[in-house]
Amino acid sequence: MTTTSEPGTDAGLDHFRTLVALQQPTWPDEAALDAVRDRLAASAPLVVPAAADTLRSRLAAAGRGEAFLLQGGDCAETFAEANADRIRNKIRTILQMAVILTHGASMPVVKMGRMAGQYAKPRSSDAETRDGVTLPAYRGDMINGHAFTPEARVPDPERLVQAYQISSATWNVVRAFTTGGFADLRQVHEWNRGFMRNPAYARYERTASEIDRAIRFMDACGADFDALRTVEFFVSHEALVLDYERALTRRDTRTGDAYDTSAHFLWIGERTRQLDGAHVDFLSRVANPIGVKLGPTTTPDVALELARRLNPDDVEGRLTFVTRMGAGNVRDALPPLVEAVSRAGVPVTWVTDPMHGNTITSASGYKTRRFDDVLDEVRGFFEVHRAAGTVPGGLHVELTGDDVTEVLGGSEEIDDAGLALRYETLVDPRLNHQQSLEMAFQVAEMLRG
Ligand SMILES: O=C[C@H](O)[C@H](O)COP(=O)(O)O
Ligand SMILES: C=C(OP(=O)(O)O)C(=O)O
Repeated sequence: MTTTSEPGTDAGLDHFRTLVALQQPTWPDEAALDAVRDRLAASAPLVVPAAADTLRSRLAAAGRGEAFLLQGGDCAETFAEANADRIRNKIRTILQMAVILTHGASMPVVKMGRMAGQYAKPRSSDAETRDGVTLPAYRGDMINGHAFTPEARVPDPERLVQAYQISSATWNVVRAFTTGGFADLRQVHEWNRGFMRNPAYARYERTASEIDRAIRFMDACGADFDALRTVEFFVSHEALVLDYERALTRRDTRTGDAYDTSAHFLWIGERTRQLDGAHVDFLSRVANPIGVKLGPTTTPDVALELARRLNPDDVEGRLTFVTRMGAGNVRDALPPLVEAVSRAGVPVTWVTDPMHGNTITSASGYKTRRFDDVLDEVRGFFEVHRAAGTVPGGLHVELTGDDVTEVLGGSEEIDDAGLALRYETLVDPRLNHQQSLEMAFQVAEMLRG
């Protein structure tokens, strides 16, 4: 065991408490929160430091153009859907996408879920009004309930413990699916062949048959497919609720370094990345690989200062910038950041999140995104990096393995009226299973350049 639990205080790790932390719940009962923090601090870690270190080296490879990151999962996981079927569908989707991308990139794909902890959401407004009734906004299952009742919307610290327990159970299932026969390359390839049977996807035929031939070639050469039954998989979430993240932070007995053991990778959201804010301070003090979301208003100076604070020793793989500019902005807003970071010579792994800058409200009132905009942002991301001579290192997407109707378009042409059929997300719209695979085929083509 390489970690120690850490009840009590630690001047460095607790410094964030003296700073402004945006988007935190207003817990009604401080004593109840303290009791929960103590329980979490005494709990077993979800991930161990050595695995976070492994991920850092994988992300360093992605930053150098020797690997490609695929990070995907729900906008907001829910406790109710943390069941084996839903988890399996998500894992299956990510594995299918990864095979397609591996072929396109001719490089290893680092697989990471927005899973096993993605239970807290930053919101634009603290309140929600329906039919003249105003209640606190839903902030994710880690904080309050989605039901539109005064009782459900009160933040409840017991939910932090539930989030930990359900994350632990989810991670257990994820490990089972990624290390057993489920992840077998031949099996994943069969699923992709099933997807290709739908004539709607005929445009991907060439890539699909190239993958097919590559696998038959490997087989003919006597490749050890049994060795490919296990895949390396990592979990991540937005480090939003600092009481939760702090309580799960432990010192590694090997080095004395602090690790946030709630996930391998944590990111700071666009709404909480203030240079002097609590989130930047807290994550600057943990050794996990970390990310920061950068929206279109980010200036080169801010990006450089974030890099300085979060990665003062210029460790490769430590810092990922997840850009989410919007399709209409990416070609103008991204180049100054990429050029400044490149000129300064600081190591950053660049990843595109083509979801969050492309949110619109449909005529029928649904919060949605256009599949074409999502793809266009990815295309812009590749164009900018290729023009600058820098590395497009990965893709961060909100997706589900289920057949929901939340994003407009795709070959199945979900339209405004179609959104109502299976709109299930509690916050932001996700690509469904088919749209996720289509995206992988298109990004594979972009990777081949
Ligand atoms: O996922 C991102 C944010 O939490 C989300 O876009 C906020 O949504 P809101 O504007 O509906 O609060
Ligand atoms: C809130 C999120 O994104 P952003 O911080 O980029 O808005 C998210 O990824 O869930």
